[in-house]
Amino acid sequence: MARGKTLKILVLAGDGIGPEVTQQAVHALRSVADLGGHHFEFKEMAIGGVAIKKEGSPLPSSTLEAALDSDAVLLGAVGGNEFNQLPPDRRPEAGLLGLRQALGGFANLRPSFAWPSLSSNSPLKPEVVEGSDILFVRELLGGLYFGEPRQWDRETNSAWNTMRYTRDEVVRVTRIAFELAGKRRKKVTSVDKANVLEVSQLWRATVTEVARDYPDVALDHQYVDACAMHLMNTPRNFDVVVTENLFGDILSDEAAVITGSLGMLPSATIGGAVNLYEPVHGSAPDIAGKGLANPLGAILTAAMLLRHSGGLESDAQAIEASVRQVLEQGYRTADLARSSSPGIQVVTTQEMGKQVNETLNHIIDRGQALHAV
Ligand SMILES: NC(=O)c1ccc[n+]([C@@H]2O[C@H](COP(=O)([O-])OP(=O)(O)OC[C@H]3O[C@@H](n4cnc5c(N)ncnc54)[C@H](O)[C@@H]3O)[C@@H](O)[C@H]2O)c1
Ligand SMILES: CC(C)[C@H](C(=O)O)[C@@H](O)C(=O)O
Ligand SMILES: [Mg+2]
Repeated sequence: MARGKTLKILVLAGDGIGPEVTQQAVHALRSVADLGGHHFEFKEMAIGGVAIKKEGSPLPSSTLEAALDSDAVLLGAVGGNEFNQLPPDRRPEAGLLGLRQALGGFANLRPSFAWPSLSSNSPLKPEVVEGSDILFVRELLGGLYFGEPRQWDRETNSAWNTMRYTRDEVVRVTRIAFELAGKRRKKVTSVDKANVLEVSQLWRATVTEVARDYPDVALDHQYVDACAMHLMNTPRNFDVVVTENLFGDILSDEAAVITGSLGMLPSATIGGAVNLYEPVHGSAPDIAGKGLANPLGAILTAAMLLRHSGGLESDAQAIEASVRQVLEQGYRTADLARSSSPGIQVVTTQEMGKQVNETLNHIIDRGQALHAV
């Protein structure tokens, strides 16, 4: 077990609930550092709406430099209603996309895990969700998000974006998906729209070719529309799902239904110069500043940071085990408190973070690195 790890972590809390949930993730990381004898150096900078207001840009050059100079970037969320009228390239979201591009991580890992104590939280039947454990590998630097040309031509009242992938872009993300599937249940589902899109035909042909290098991993292909339905009907049939940028964005939010809340989902983006860690959810303006946000997605994101940037697997598992225990003890933020069953205690963002932290302290103190997920 690696001990005494040094990590420079850039914290970009961002907008809306970003700062509230990120604060709890940082608490968890500080506990891991204190108890495990690690040295984590935290620096905070601005991104998104808060950076537009402070520095006139959603991605100030100082933030970008600090990100490239760090070992890992932990981001909360960006975006807010007051920016909705701005063109895409000047919105808070443009800062996030610019950061992703500059860091170069192309494989966005989005696990969606049915936590046993939350199976009655999902609107799906418990017998459908129980045991689901899906890892989405979302391609993050291609497709409609970055393809050129893109424009809204007001003269002709028309607008266009470009979905473009090269073979190499598909190969590299597919390899990550197969490598990870090899360590899990050895099944990759590739999701595309090859019945309509040339890009998807290239995607499918490339994934099929790469799969030959991984004979012990099964591959199947699904069209994205059917996949959206299968995810809700038979989530247990999925292991690793690899897909392009926009499909992955949509399907991973859909998969939040399996866990019971979007606030439960973490993510890690790997493969670039510096890994980027962000919960899957956004800035949630509807609940910002009210102590209602679920910090567990951000806290589980901190666990992914320890795993993928720190090589600190047992510390990552200690965080995951703490989340599991706190949920088993009945603590719920409002998004998870659908039923007021006995034993359920509704808590604020801060209280939830505190419960996880206290449990984490016990677990690490006792050297109990329980395998949580
Ligand atoms: N990574 C990011 O920074 C990121 C991701 C997604 C959306 N966004 C941005 O966030 C803004 C709001 O977008 P949206 O409302 O469509 O999506 P959202 O993810 O912010 O919220 C969708 C719904 O889920 C709820 N929710 C989200 N996170 C939650 C949490 N941690 N705890 C409890 N409930 C939670 C919200 O209250 C809302 O009802 C937009 O500007 C969007 O572009 C940013
Ligand atoms: C805010 C937006 C640019 C982002 C995306 O679409 O990638 C978000 O929805 C996400 O899922 O991380
Ligand atoms: Mg999204």
